[in-house]
Amino acid sequence: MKVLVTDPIANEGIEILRDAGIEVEEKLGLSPEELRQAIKGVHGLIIRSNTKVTADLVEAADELKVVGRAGTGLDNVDIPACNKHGIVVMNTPGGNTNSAAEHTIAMILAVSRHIPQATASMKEGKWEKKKFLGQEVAGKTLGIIGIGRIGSIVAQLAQGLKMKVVAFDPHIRPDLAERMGVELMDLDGVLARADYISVHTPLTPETKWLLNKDLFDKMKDGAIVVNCARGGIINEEDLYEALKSGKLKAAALDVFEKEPTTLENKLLSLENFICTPHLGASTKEAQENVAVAVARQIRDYLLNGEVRNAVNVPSVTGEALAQLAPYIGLGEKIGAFQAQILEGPIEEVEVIYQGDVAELDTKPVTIAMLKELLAPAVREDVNSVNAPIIAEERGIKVTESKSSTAEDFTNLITVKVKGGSEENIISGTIFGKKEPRLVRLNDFRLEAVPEGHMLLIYNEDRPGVIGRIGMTLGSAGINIARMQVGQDPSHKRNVILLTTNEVVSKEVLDNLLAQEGVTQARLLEL
Ligand SMILES: NC(=O)C1=CN([C@@H]2O[C@H](COP(=O)(O)OP(=O)(O)OC[C@H]3O[C@@H](n4cnc5c(N)ncnc54)[C@H](O)[C@@H]3O)[C@@H](O)[C@H]2O)C=CC1
Ligand SMILES: O=C(O)CCC(=O)C(=O)O
Repeated sequence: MKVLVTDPIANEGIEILRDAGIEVEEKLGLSPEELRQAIKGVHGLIIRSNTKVTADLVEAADELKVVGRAGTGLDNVDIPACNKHGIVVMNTPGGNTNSAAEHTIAMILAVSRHIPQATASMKEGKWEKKKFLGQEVAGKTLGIIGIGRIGSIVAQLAQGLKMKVVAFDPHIRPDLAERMGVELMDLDGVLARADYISVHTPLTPETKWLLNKDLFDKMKDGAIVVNCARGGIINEEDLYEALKSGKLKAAALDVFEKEPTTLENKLLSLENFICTPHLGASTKEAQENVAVAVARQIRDYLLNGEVRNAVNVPSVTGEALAQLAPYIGLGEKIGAFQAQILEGPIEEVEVIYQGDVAELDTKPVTIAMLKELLAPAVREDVNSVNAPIIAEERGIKVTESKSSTAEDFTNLITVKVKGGSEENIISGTIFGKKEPRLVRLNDFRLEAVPEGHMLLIYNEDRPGVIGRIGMTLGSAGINIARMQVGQDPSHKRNVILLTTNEVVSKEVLDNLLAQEGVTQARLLEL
C-alpha cells in the first residue's frame, strides 16, 4: 500500500503509516500536472487545504481508495467525483477545533485592541498610544453564525470573557443552544443584536457569500466581523466597501476567497482590517492531532476496511466489520441474485433484517447488497460509495426494516425487489458463524449455498423431469457440484438451484429449455 502526502502534516502521522508497513511519499507544493503524475499507483492521499482534489485528478488516480483531510474543511475536494470512483473521503473533525476557536478569540481581541497595527507602528519606531484606543469585549454581544464544534467552543470562551452570546444556526436544536447559555435566533435577529459577528459554518452553496452588502447593512453601525471558517462565506468586495464607509468598525479574517491571498486584495490596504494567512489550525497540538488521526484512519481503512469519519460512506469500526462480514457477503449474494432474475427496471427495494442481525448497524449490508443489485443495470462502476447515490438518482426507493424475530432462523435477511409488474423476494441466513444459505426464493423454500456458476431452473413437478435435466448436463460434460430442489405443491412446480463446476454454455442452456417439463432456465453467477 502506498500513501501520498501533498500538504505538510506532522511527522507523528507519517510514522504511524510507515510503522504499519505502508509506503509514504511526501511531495509538497506540486503543480496540478505534477499531482496528476504523482497520484498514479497511490492508494491513499493525505491533504490539508492547499491540495485541490479535482475531478481531473480523481480521473488520473488509477488506484486511489481513500482521501484523508488532516483537518475539517472539505471544500477543496470534489466529493461527487470521488463518489463516482468509489473513493472514500475522510476528515478529522475535532482535532483542530480548540485551535480554531482560540484563534477566533485571538482575532476578536486583537482587532478590538489594534494589536497588529500597534506592533507594526512600534516596529517603525513610533509610540502611538492615543491612536490605538480600543474597546472592551466584556459586556458586548457576540453573534455566532454556525454553532457547531468550533462555534460552540468560541461561545464558551467568549462567555469566559463576559460576552453575551447569540447565535444563528438552522440545524441546531434549541435545547442544545440553551444548555450552552446561547440565545438562538434568526439571522436578522443576530445581525441586529451583535457587536461582533463571527462565522463558523462550512462553505456550501447555501453559505457562499452569506455575509454580503445586504447583511452588512442590517448589522449595527460599528459592528466588527470575524471569519476563521472559510473564505467565500463573506463577500470580500462588499466587506471592503462596508469597512471603507465606516459601516463596520473593523474586520478580522483568517480565510480568503482566494488563497494564498496577495497584496492585490484591497482589504489588505485598510487600516481597520487585520488578518492571518489561514492559521486557525496552525498549532503544534492541532497539527499533531489531525496528522495522527488521519494516519490512523487511512491505515485502518487500507489495511482492514475500517471506516471512520468518512463523509461519503457510513462509519464502521473493525469490531463491527468483523461481526458484519458474513452478512455483507450474504447481502452481496442476494443483491447479485436479484439483479440476475429481475426483468424490468428496478423501482423499489425493501431490505428486512430479522433476528440477531437486526441488532447490528446494517447500513453496510444494505449498501453491499445495493452495489451488486445495481451493477449490471448501470454503465458506471458501482461501488460502496456511490451505490446509494446512484439508487437515489434513479429514483429507486430503498427502505430498511428490522424485527427481533426471524421465523425458524437465528438471523434472516430478506430482500424484496420490485420492477415493472414483477416482485422477487429472496431470503438468506448465516448458519453457524459464517455459512451463507439462501432459504427462500419467492414461494419456494430451499437451503442453497449461493456461490459459483449456478443454474436456476423452474420445472413441472412430475417424475422424470429432474432426471432429464441431469442427463442433459451430464452428456455435455458438466458436473453438478450441488443441487437444491424447492417444491411448490400448490402449483405443481419445482425450483431447482444447481451449482456446476463448469460454466454452462448457451447451447446447453437451450438444450435444457427444450426438455419436456422444463419451464424456465437461467444462468446465474454468484
Ligand atoms: N481557519 C482554520 O484553520 C479552520 C477552519 N475550519 C472551518 O471552520 C468551520 C466550522 O468547522 P466546525 O465547527 O468543525 O464544523 P461543524 O460542522 O461542527 O459546524 C458547522 C455548523 O454550521 C452550521 N451551519 C451550516 N450551514 C449553516 C447556515 N447556512 N447558517 C448557519 N449555520 C449553518 C451547522 O449546522 C453546524 O452546526 C468550517 O468551515 C471549517 O472548515 C475548521 C478548522 C480550522
Ligand atoms: O490545515 C489547515 O491548516 C487548515 C485547517 C482547516 O481549515 C480545516 O481544518 O478546515
